[in-house]
Amino acid sequence: MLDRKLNILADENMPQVEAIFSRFGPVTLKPGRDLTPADLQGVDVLLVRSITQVNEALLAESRVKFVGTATIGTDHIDQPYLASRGIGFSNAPGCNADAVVEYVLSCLYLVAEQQGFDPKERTYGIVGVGNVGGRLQRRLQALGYTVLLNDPPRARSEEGFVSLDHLLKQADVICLHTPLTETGEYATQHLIADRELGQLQDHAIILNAGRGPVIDNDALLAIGKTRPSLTFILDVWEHEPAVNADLAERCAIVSPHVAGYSFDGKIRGTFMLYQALCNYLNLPCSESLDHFLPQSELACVEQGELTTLELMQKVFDPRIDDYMLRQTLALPETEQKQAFDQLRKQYRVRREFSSLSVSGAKDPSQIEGIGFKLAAKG
Ligand SMILES: NC(=O)C1=CN([C@@H]2O[C@H](COP(=O)(O)OP(=O)(O)OC[C@H]3O[C@@H](n4cnc5c(N)ncnc54)[C@H](O)[C@@H]3O)[C@@H](O)[C@H]2O)C=CC1
Ligand SMILES: O=C(O)C(=O)[C@H](O)COP(=O)(O)O
Repeated sequence: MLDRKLNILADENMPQVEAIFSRFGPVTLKPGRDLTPADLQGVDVLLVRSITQVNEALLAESRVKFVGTATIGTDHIDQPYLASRGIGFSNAPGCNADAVVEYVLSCLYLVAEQQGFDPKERTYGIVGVGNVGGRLQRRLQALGYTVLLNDPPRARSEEGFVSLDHLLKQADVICLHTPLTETGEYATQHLIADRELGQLQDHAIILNAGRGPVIDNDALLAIGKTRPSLTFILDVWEHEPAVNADLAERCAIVSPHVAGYSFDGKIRGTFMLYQALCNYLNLPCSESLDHFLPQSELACVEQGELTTLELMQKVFDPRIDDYMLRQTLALPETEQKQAFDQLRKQYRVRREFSSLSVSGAKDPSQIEGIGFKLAAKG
């Protein structure tokens, strides 16, 4: 039992946060990008997304005792500062990893159809093999595809990894899933810059659904101008919410940092923070995640003449995000940045592939490998 109610301040873009957290006390919602120290007065628990910089400037005058971010990434959180103040902290590792993997697969199958190649004939390179990259690896391998892995921190104690240079030269499709780190032995800021881009094969596809600054965006645009056969797929941008319109126009598929935006992933992220706060307060976790996930929307389709890509598009269609972001590119910068945030704030309810049961699958192992359920026979 709590001896007093806690005041909770949450980003307005956290579905079900009031339902999940109201047992601790009143929940106030605010736009995360604009939080100021004044908003933190009287707040005990702060729940954010990736757009809030949580640091001394925001928290110095506050009594906040616990900070949670409903995201995988933590580059917006000054964790040493929180530790120095004894403020509890949790992120939500893995919460939206399946959504990112499904974004990647959807984009790759779409580009494969547009360019007329069979995805299984390509070699895939994954840079950053953690929650997201590891799940992508498992799905690609389940489909029988060839996968190269690069993850120097893991390679210190594990087998099976190649150097970044080897991966860039050998892979046809390169997927970036590292965190953003600016310092240290494995810093990822501009991990992919002029030299690295120069090693790509002519027909290479490079996809970034990690953090924008992992690729030097100016270098990407420059090489994009001289090597027209390279394909770029970008969900994240170096100066978000600003988007370099020239670069976006050079990309095959663009989106406003929504690769992980499945409804399931967002609820999972919020729920993981609920569990973390319960642990922090030594309280039992009495709620269940299933209670908050929309089970009733599970759908079943007959494959019939539908291709795998068409099945994917029944759940998630990256062309919608691509179209919506492109509509904003000609706006003046301030309006374009607001539009970027609005697209994220008003994001549609997107489920994950596992919400779709497929009956009459033409290739059951492929359907399962992608992440759909096979409908029970009979
Ligand atoms: N676009 C989106 O909507 C989303 C983006 N993300 C981003 O993706 C990142 C990865 O997510 P997770 O896989 O869950 O994180 P994770 O922490 O589980 O895995 C990251 C992996 O990258 C590796 N790594 C670190 N430095 C590296 C380097 N220099 N070169 C190669 N590998 C390196 C780590 O060893 C680790 O295995 C997050 O940090 C976040 O920034 C995550 C979710 C959604
Ligand atoms: O989990 C992460 O890390 C992400 O990048 C999130 O999907 C980003 O979502 P927001 O927190 O920016 O809404």
